Amino acid sequence: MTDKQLIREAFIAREASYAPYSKFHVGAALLTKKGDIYRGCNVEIAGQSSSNCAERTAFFKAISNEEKEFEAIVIVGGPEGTLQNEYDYCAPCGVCRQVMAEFCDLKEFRVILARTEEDYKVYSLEELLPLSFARKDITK
Ligand SMILES: O=c1ccn([C@H]2C[C@H](O)[C@@H](CO)O2)c(=O)[nH]1
Ligand SMILES: [Zn+2]
Repeated sequence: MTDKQLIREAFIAREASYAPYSKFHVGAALLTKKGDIYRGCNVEIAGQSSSNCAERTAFFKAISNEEKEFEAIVIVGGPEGTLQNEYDYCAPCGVCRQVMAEFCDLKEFRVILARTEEDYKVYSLEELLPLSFARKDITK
């Protein structure tokens, strides 16, 4: 699985975005260590606190399927109607970073923010969530 293929999956995931309130459409593609891909989109609910980000949708689908080991996630997002490369990199919110820290290795897990299949940036989870509080701090 190449980064490029995973980015393509994230753009497909974005097509399912349900975002009637923000009209900001996000897609994520989560790659497991086994090589499976879980797609996720953002889902908005009128009572806004019930909404879910694309990244968490992908993680919760994977966890529900008994997946426990993750390699990377691609995130793509932008206002409805925008195509690849018309919008900036879409970074994960704080809640999603915390969810990633629950299930992923801080140094090894790759978070890929893509604008197109060629234009993307790669971060470690540690870079995005420094000084984290996670499982490791509770279960020594
Ligand atoms: O990384 C991000 C950033 C935002 N959103 C969603 C949440 C909300 O539905 C919309 C606007 O914030 O975009 C995501 O799914 N992932
Ligand atoms: Zn989020």
